[in-house]
Amino acid sequence: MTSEQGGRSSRSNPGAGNQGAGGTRRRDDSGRERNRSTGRNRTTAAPSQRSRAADPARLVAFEVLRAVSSDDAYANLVLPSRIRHHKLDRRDAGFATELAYGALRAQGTYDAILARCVDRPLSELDPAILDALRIGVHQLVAMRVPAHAALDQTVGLARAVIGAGPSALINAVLRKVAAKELPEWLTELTAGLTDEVKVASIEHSHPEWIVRSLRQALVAHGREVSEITALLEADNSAPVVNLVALPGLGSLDEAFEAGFTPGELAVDSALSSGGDLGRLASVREGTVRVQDVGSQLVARALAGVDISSELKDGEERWLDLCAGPGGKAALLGALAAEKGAWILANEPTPHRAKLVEQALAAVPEHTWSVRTGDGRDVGVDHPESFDRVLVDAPCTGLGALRRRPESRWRRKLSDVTELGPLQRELLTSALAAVKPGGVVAYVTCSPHIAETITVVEDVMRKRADLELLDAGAALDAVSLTGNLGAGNTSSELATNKMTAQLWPHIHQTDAMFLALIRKL
Ligand SMILES: C[S@@+](CC[C@H](N)C(=O)[O-])C[C@H]1O[C@@H](n2cnc3c(N)ncnc32)[C@H](O)[C@@H]1O
Repeated sequence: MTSEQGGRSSRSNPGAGNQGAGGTRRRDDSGRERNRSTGRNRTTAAPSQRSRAADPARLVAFEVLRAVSSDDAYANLVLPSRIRHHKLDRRDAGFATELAYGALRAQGTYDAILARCVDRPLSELDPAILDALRIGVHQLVAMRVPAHAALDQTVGLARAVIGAGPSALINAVLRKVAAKELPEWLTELTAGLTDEVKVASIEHSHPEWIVRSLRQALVAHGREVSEITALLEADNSAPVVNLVALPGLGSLDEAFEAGFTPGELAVDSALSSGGDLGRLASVREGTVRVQDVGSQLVARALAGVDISSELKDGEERWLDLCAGPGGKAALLGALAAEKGAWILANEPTPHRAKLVEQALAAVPEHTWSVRTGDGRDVGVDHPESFDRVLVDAPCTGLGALRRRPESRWRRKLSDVTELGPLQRELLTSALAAVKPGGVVAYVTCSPHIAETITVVEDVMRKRADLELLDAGAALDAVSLTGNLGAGNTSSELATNKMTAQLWPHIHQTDAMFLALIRKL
């Protein structure tokens, strides 16, 4: 909640998570920041007298929303190129980022508000008009943009890029939206609802099936279902940038000089909520990499786990079965190099396999090799060949919603079902490729139990030569705190007890799942 809205309700704002530069100060009609304290003025000018030009920062946000809704684009890929194209300065880039990401994340809530203000189903609106409205709503309810500026600038944008007719409609609708504050809207939208999932879905802008899945995952991992609010809020906030210095190869000194702070969970990690990464030579060289701390921890847990003593003679062979684009492969490669081990990084998609090679470029060449192929064949092609195997399985990514503002609306429950057979086949292939006594780490950046515990249970149920290691303890052993609480010891189910789940609202990481399976 912004201070402009202070003193109103403390109900969280689903779109207010990513406060860029423009989100922390007032901006005037032209999109420039001002420190002057203005009230929540309603515009008095008629639409025809208002701005006819599109403010570049709002135009960028609008173009991002259009690319996402009409071309299935990824916001995090489109945004930087639109910012460059329109030559936004740092401040306007911050405003555009906040506007685009905020409007995308909070789309569920905003569409529910808009549905009350438009005299026809939203599906009958021109999609460009709907995107302009979403941008307008975000400014009105989640940013410190005075109402008159939000209205004037959004109508100006619509007039410039859609046309005069729609701009009148947009003006009329946004005036209705502006008549109430967000808490009033939420109260109105949830009045009479008794289903907690529906209420959370509206208040925190997540599809109902995702709210249901996350509640189920919390409970399966022995956590309180009441944590769902904190988890959904964490999904709606912008993640800080996490760095890792590749062990033996990189140093964080330069990052610390640039304002990064030491990470509290993983060794050789650093955090920052801002800063220009491009300025860091170590990042350009690839010896320091951007990587979520959860990903760092699961890779380190696999590298650190004790394997049986017969395997310890000679060089260990490691396998990263689903390596693209190579984040964990780079960290594992550096750890392998330190331990005198060698790693094969496998990825079926040629352009992603190239990214894996680039990620590994900073690691001594004799330590790694990249295979471009289907991971399901590796178990047959290389039976009982590896000491440690990572299966970072293709998944729905429901644990990384903070990073991908549009993905919650794009993902479907059917994706979970569709990915299930592939996840099982990849884990089965990994178990064929690992040597007896060796360990397979099954990892997902989704906490959905159909992608995590159920996959592990299904694959293990069919065989007697596998045992689960304590993944929570393995994470603790490589963490700086030694007490992450990611293990599920309070769970009543045996499989759940031995697996581990990191959470954005507790660990400030992506919701990474880890199971460690030893082949006997
Ligand atoms: C979650 S991502 C892996 C992320 C990677 N480990 C990292 O840290 O950068 C899953 C990867 O699995 C790959 N994949 C999809 N189908 C696969 C298959 N049949 N065999 C192996 N990998 C596959 C995808 O292309 C994707 O790059």
